[in-house]
Amino acid sequence: MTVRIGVIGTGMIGQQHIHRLDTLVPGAAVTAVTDHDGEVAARVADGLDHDVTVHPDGFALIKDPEVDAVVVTSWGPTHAEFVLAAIGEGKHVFCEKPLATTQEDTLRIIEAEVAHGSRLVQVGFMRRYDAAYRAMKQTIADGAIGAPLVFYSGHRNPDVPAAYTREMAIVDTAVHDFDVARWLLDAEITAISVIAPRSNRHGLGRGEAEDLQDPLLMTIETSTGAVICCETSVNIRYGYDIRGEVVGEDGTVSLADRGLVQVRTAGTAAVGVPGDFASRFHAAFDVELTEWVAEVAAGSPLSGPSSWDGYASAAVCDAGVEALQQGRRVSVDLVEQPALYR
Ligand SMILES: NC(=O)C1=CN([C@@H]2O[C@H](COP(=O)(O)OP(=O)(O)OC[C@H]3O[C@@H](n4cnc5c(N)ncnc54)[C@H](O)[C@@H]3O)[C@@H](O)[C@H]2O)C=CC1
Ligand SMILES: O=C1[C@@H](O)[C@H](O)[C@@H](O)[C@H](O)[C@H]1O
Repeated sequence: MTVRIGVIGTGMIGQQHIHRLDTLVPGAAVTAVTDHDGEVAARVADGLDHDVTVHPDGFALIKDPEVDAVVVTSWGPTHAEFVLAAIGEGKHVFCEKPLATTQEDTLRIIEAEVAHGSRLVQVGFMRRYDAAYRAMKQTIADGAIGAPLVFYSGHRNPDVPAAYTREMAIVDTAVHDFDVARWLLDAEITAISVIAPRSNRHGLGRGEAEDLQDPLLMTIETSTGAVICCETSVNIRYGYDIRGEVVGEDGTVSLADRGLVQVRTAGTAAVGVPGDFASRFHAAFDVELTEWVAEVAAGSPLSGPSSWDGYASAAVCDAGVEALQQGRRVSVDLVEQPALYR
């Protein structure tokens, strides 16, 4: 069976996902698109080698009988309404991060999905599909390093757009580290503290855009007692560098450097660093959408990041923003987890 997919939001990542769904993912076909900017949606549709319906808005796309499942790649604040509408139609929905920009909206989504009675929502936390993170999780599960004690997570972007605000280092960037830490350590996050070292000059004097506090260092406590130490550096210029090391009782496991080769010359050994998220995680995105489409097609239970994961990460983001603004440790208190997500 081919899963006919409608994509809401044909901007940067929307176009990347349309390309992979249409050309790489077995059993998927993009049959409908929409964008707030109708011209962009029409252009993207024209670029495909088959007919695609261009809808006036996301709600019309969700109701389209030629759409079996929905991909949401519009701006974060619009995600919740589309996810809720898809659940209302009983359709699967893959939503890029964040699931919603408020905890209240993530809870509304959980309530709607629980009322539906089975999982329909998957959140785009693609690191769970990255081969290196998967090998790291397997190493921990095999007991090779003993019980995990500390997870160092470094999230470095070469630069960020003018629209990037101070809080986005937490809600837009570190949200990936929160999710992957919960998944790797099989734990919930219980508290967060944030400190801002001296600021990188590249985050200051950005014209109309506000000054950034960059980098940020976060100390994050978890339900197992393991502690996460997360660094975001979003103006580091040298590349898109994702660092990760879990320290266990008997050893450590870390993400290896990414280059295909290492060059040794003139007294140095050098390895390439990716330039952006798309080159670092392209394979993870491919696997993420391939597994999602396969599960939707088979009607089997979804195994990817759930609405609960979207809610838990949103709760950590809220606590992190409060910790940054108030300069104190803030606890994360989650609601009781519904049975659907256990
Ligand atoms: N998993 C990851 O590593 C990444 C995830 N993202 C997430 O993907 C989402 C989109 O990000 P980008 O593609 O970078 O943004 P973008 O600005 O390039 O594209 C978003 C598109 O959504 C459209 N849009 C906005 N509101 C809409 C609405 N109500 N209905 C229909 N279309 C609407 C915009 O016109 C725009 O074309 C964000 O939530 C972002 O956080 C983005 C980059 C990487
Ligand atoms: O999700 C992403 C972007 O939205 C975000 O702005 C970047 O900081 C992340 O590295 C990227 O993975």
